[in-house]
Amino acid sequence: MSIVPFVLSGVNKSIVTKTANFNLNGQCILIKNLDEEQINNADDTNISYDLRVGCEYRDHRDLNKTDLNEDGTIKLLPGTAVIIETLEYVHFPEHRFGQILPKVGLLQVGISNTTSKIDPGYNGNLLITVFNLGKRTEFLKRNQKFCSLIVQEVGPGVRTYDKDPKKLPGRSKTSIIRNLRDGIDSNAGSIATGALLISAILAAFTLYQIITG
Ligand SMILES: O=c1ccn([C@H]2C[C@H](O)[C@@H](COP(=O)(O)OP(=O)(O)OP(=O)(O)O)O2)c(=O)[nH]1
Repeated sequence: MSIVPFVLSGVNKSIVTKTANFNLNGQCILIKNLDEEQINNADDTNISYDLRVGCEYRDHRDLNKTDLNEDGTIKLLPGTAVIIETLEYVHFPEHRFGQILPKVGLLQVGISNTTSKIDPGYNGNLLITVFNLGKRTEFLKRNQKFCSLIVQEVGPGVRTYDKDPKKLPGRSKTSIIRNLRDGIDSNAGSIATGALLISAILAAFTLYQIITG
């Protein structure tokens, strides 16, 4: 099984960007919202393509998704995870299989996704789970490259993925609630210390009252 480079034209063409040019039995993946600059940049390898942060995500602590506007950011507190919808929309033909890998630059600041796969036939945006495994709060911006896609050839006898694409559930939640909860989570240590201090003061006061009758 060999890796398929990302090529937009010529005999080795492997990507199309319009639904009308896609063929489920063909050799080309459909990628809508493609960042052509990445592929045409002669200084960069075309063996992988970096997927970018799209317009919605869901914090693991929430039931509902959050919208991201054009200059929006995702705040990743240490130890938390978010599910991010990719800006790119993909349709994989029968004989192509994808793998999603982390980016080294983000790993260096503690941000990682685990390896996952895209089945032949999958048709939709991708939902990628990203973890902040580091000790510092990190941010991901809308349109930022945050994980890498590689594509492999698939042999004969394949059965395609015919289910609905992955979608983030629910209505978008307000940023006020999100900011409040982030504040509580990131100050959890101080809040616990404060509570302990108040308990100690109350205990000392009760003891004083008992002693002094
Ligand atoms: O990080 C990922 C990996 C995969 N997919 C898409 C493409 C893949 O073809 C499809 C199914 O992936 P998988 O088989 O891992 O999902 P599952 O949880 O087993 O669900 P199901 O197969 O029932 O959809 O989900 C994503 O959106 N994000």
